Amino acid sequence: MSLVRVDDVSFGYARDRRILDAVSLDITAGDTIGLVGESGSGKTTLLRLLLGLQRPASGSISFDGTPLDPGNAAFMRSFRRQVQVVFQDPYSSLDPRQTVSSIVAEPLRSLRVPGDHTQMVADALASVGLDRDAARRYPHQFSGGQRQRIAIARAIVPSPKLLLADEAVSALDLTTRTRIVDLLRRLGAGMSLVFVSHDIGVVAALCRRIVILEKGRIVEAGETVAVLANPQHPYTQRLLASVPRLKSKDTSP
Ligand SMILES: Nc1ncnc2c1ncn2[C@@H]1O[C@H](COP(=O)(O)OP(=O)(O)OP(=O)(O)O)[C@@H](O)[C@H]1O
Repeated sequence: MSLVRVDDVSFGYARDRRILDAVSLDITAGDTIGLVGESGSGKTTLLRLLLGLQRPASGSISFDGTPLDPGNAAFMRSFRRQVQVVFQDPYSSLDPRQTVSSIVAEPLRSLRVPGDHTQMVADALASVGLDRDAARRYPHQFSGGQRQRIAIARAIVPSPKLLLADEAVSALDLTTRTRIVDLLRRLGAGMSLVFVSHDIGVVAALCRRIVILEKGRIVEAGETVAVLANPQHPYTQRLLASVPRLKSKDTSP
């Protein structure tokens, strides 16, 4: 069964301008999906709908078989725990006045997750490769790559079923980017992942499936290897033609 089902969803921030147009997408448990498209094609907007931050103008989104509905408070609380997000900028996404431990524990507090929060934070930091000492320090004491590890720890600490990543490695240098992609690949074993990126090389390294968005419409979707080897839609062909060199394991920009 689908973990998330996006069914014929359209959306616009203003009535007269459609940003997403008849988008349908199934995300199964453990799936890794790369969402690719030019700037302004609606990738972040689709993530906002998947997070329940925006509602479709038409169509529906369901999670574990239940439609997202702000009126269903108990379901939305559980949904907020199950779907977490990592944003692009590791410098602005972490509160500089809080210790790492407090930052990573934030979803546990706000979602009122039962259990030993100190232990859960330590486990999350360990799974992203940061030692226990990191918990007592502040974000400015870490590099960009380490900060993104902290942001990933914060996202995985409530054990979500779906992790959304919006250009989560774009701000990092190449070596750090490769390490974070490896980390996401490892963590992805227990979660579904939707990974927004301009970088088709990173998507090729990380995502089993790829979805190509053009002006709010899905123009092509399928197994990443198959789509990259034999793109059918002219827009996909143009996107791939603009990538100078692409090998299946290459994570360079
Ligand atoms: N809060 C908003 N209010 C009005 N329009 C918005 C808002 N957020 C985004 N848009 C518009 O929606 C369109 C899609 O934006 P979106 O951020 O989803 O694209 P994107 O594919 O993620 O782009 P990028 O790769 O540059 O991040 C753009 O034309 C943008 O100007």
